[in-house]
Amino acid sequence: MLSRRAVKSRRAEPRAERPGREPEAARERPSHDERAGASPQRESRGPRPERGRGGGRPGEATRGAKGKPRVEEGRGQGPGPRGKGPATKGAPPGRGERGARPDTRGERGARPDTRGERGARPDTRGERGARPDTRGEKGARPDARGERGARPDARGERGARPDTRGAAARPGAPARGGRPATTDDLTRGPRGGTGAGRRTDAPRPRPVPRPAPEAIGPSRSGTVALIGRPNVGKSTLLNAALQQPLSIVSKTPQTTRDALLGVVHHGSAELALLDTPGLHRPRTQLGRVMNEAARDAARRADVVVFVTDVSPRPVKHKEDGTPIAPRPLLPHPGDLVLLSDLAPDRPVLLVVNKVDVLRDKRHLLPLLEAYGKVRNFDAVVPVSAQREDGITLVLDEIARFLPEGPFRYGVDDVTDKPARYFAAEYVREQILRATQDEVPHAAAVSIDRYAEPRAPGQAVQIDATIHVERQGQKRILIGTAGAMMKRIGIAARERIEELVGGKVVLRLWVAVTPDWRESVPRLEELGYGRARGGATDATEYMIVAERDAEADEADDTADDEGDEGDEDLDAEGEEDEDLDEEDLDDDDEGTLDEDEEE
Ligand SMILES: Nc1nc2c(ncn2[C@@H]2O[C@H](COP(=O)(O)OP(=O)(O)OP(=O)(O)O)[C@@H](O)[C@H]2O)c(=O)[nH]1
Repeated sequence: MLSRRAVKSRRAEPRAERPGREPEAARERPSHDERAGASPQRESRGPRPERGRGGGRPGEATRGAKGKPRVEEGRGQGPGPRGKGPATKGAPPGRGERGARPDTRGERGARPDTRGERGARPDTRGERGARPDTRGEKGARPDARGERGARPDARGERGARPDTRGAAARPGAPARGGRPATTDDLTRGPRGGTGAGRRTDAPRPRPVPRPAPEAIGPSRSGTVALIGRPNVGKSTLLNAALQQPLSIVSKTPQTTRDALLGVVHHGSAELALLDTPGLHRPRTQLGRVMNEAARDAARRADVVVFVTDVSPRPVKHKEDGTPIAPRPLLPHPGDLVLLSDLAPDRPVLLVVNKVDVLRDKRHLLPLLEAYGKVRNFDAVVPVSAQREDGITLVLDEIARFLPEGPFRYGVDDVTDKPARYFAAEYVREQILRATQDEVPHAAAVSIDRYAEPRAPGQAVQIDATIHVERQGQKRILIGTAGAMMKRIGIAARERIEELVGGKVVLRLWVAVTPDWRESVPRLEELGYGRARGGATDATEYMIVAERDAEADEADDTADDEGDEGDEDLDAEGEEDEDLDEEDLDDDDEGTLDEDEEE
């Protein structure tokens, strides 16, 4: 279980930008990999024993047997020859020095802060007062607000109320207010060891409080599935609710590939939010697995939050080139398909996202009315997840529909996934941002080694392989003289460092794994398609995490044939029977038009 406050257990030394973090915070603790010891996985991967200690040059790029550059972004620790194993396919066995490169870590200070894209977002909570008032829009929306009648307007209460999320609702629970918005794993749960070394006494920045309207009364707890088409902003919504960028976000549709839990304590309610892959018309086995993960989450959820957006359609032109006046906003045809698929027996809330792109907010009302005719939603909330506008109201609404019951997670718990899961995701996130066309969809990341520091001052050591399907994609990913890989590596490493709260050495390889998106065993090796998602109690999540560990070991049994491929990216024509409407987005459909976003 990734915890908000446990990050300190891995702090190896104080960082200038984080006063108050003490070196001893990183206690010696057997790392996950060390605990795994002579795990079959590591043994079977063959001759990689000295990887990371081979005296490689800082930040060096390497050239393998086939003359293809292999690039790592690390510090003075180079991999040895790599052995057999699925993650090593295409990775050259040897390591030829390309020449000493400057220590890329040293470049951190000078380079643009890629975190700024997500992490360093302005405190929009403070902006709330000044923002365009979506409440006004909300007042007019055709939802159940009128029926709620007796409920006091939570927004009116907001200003005066202290942050009582979680702690107040849970007797004996520690206050959450002063904890950093970062996460850590391996301190709880099956992967987490004992939690030894966790420090809670250092001063921490206080997150911006999110007042909750109903901090007294019976506690409520339940699972909430965020469902919708690709790219509507489900992950952004989860991150806004969590107040930290846990889930990866990009303009590329189908960024999210499996259900991701984010635990939010909101007043007297505990929301186990599940970000899910965007439902689409799949053309690959991966697409089917992703859709199933989303459906599974919806089936298990106590409350479904159906997310859509108000992205304007691209302006069309007549034959003579004159633009056709934009039609009024209407429900997306794909939404009609998806909504008809949702079980009628549970609360469904509609969240209309990206209202910030609407210059004229009057366009919103007809859209909300039109959605209201499609289904009798239990609530309708227009939001801008990116600006964190309307998020509190979404949480309020969800909380109302959760069943009464005790909390199932600690107030510091964030998610059930281990840090290595996020290490892979954050590498993939940078690929999504740095590349385009077919590469983002054809890329997957596996973590070959995740070793925690053994002593203060040491870094978490991560070896990861990026799998693509074709040689051409591999070339794109590596870039000229490894420039692309270096860029991806630096940005991903920084993101992971934020997550673990300490130094990270990240080494990346690129492997061609033909047709991995069509192969069930390959998908499982890469972590897709295993049981995950919308479990309804914490125990089940623990079991899922154990399954992860077993699956890591099972990786060893995967065959290692073929290191190159030149297959076509998409197997055309095959469509999911349940979602074969033309109106749904396809796999690999193009990215959001830049014009659609401000
Ligand atoms: N303008 C604007 N853009 C947003 C908002 N929320 C999300 N986006 C952008 O929309 C794109 C998709 O966001 P995601 O959160 O990845 O969407 P998703 O629904 O999780 O996407 P999938 O992973 O494809 O299912 C990103 O470029 C976001 O920055 C918003 O409130 N306003």
